[in-house]
Amino acid sequence: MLNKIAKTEVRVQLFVFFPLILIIGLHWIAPEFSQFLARSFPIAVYCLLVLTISLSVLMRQWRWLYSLSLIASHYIVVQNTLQQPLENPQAAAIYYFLPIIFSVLILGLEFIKTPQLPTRIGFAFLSGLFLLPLCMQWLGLESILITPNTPGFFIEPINETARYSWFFLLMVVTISLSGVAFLYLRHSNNQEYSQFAAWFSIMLFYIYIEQAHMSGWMTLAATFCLLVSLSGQMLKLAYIDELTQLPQRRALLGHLSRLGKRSAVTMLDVDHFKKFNDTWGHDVGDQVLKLIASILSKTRGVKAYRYGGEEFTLVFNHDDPEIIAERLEYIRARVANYPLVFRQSSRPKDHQTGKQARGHNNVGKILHVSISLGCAIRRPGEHTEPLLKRADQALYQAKNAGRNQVTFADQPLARVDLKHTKLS
Ligand SMILES: Nc1nc2c(ncn2[C@@H]2O[C@H](COP(=O)(O)OP(=O)(O)OP(=O)(O)O)[C@@H](O)[C@H]2O)c(=O)[nH]1
Repeated sequence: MLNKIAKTEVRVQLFVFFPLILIIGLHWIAPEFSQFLARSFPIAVYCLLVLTISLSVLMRQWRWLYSLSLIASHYIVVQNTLQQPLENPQAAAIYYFLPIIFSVLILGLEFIKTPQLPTRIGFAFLSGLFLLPLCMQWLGLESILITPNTPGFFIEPINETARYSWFFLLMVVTISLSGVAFLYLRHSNNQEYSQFAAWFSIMLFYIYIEQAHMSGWMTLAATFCLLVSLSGQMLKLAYIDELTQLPQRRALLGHLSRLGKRSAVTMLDVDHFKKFNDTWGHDVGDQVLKLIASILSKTRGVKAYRYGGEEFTLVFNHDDPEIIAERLEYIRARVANYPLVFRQSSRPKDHQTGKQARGHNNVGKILHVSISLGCAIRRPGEHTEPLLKRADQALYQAKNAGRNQVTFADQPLARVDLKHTKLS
């Protein structure tokens, strides 16, 4: 069963469908206006494709580039072959088989590990993706694919106005349902959701092909869906720390610039982390940072950031010393009491350290780490720089006083010892 957090993430990711919903809404509410906008097709569609492709290249987001090039080549084929009555055998062949090839390719991208660029294999993969839909046009498919032996149900239209066959409709419904289930259960990311939204938009084009400018609108929707998730990815790269998934220093500076009058800042540092890394390996050290980040993000009433290295910054939007002290002691004790189990898979990669850790049959051994915290409560009119500096000095005091403790700036050392307290 999915927990509450996962469900919230899924809801946020559904946001990538927004452009598609917006375009459908525009068609419905203001058909004349959408007809007016459609006069800019196909130039507007190509422009958006080029812009989004350029962004994905600049940001080195190859998964987006692969999906976008597929959408671009699909649009080129549609422009070249489907702007004529479907009675034309070549148009009919493209109409029946292009959506199948497109579905296999774009949804296949969700399952495979795509190659990096710029590499030879990456370029080959990209060219293959771009050329495959175009090959359908060049091959003269009507003679190859539609023969007297082709099963009738496969290609026969439902009726005069709806050109899609029952088979096609069944395929769209089946893939949609399994796609949603797949994305939901796998806790997929924004990119995978937007890829699915792009596929869904293109399938809508095939269902409503009789409507004017449908290929332009749905390609526009597909590209916008990917653009939304690409923008989300850009924000994530700029503000979220890859290892801990906490906001990083740039986000902290943004928060500090709009810090309220009543607030407090805490610097947190892992104790003897160098020694810990040297003994148990960098990978285990990374697990410790992840654990601390997870404890911090689950603690109510505090906003946590990864300041850099093994340092974190916590921001309180109030200056009640008792509540702050209670929260910080809770975090300190939670980390100190957390039993980390040393596993073989996470043993040090470095030979010497690895030998040391394995040599004493350490697998299954319970490890503990501790943290020191220095807190500064904002003075009236105090700028953020001196505030951070005072928090840093308080942290320094905590380290000097023996570590594994919380210290407040400008106050005599007051420490609540929770070492033996059992916390849930
Ligand atoms: N595993 C891991 N280690 C990191 C990361 N960032 C920084 N470190 C390590 O953190 C250690 C910090 O060590 P120091 O600043 O010397 O301090 P310390 O050993 O924690 O000692 P005290 O702070 O005085 O208790 C260094 O060995 C860094 O390599 C990271 O992302 N992952």
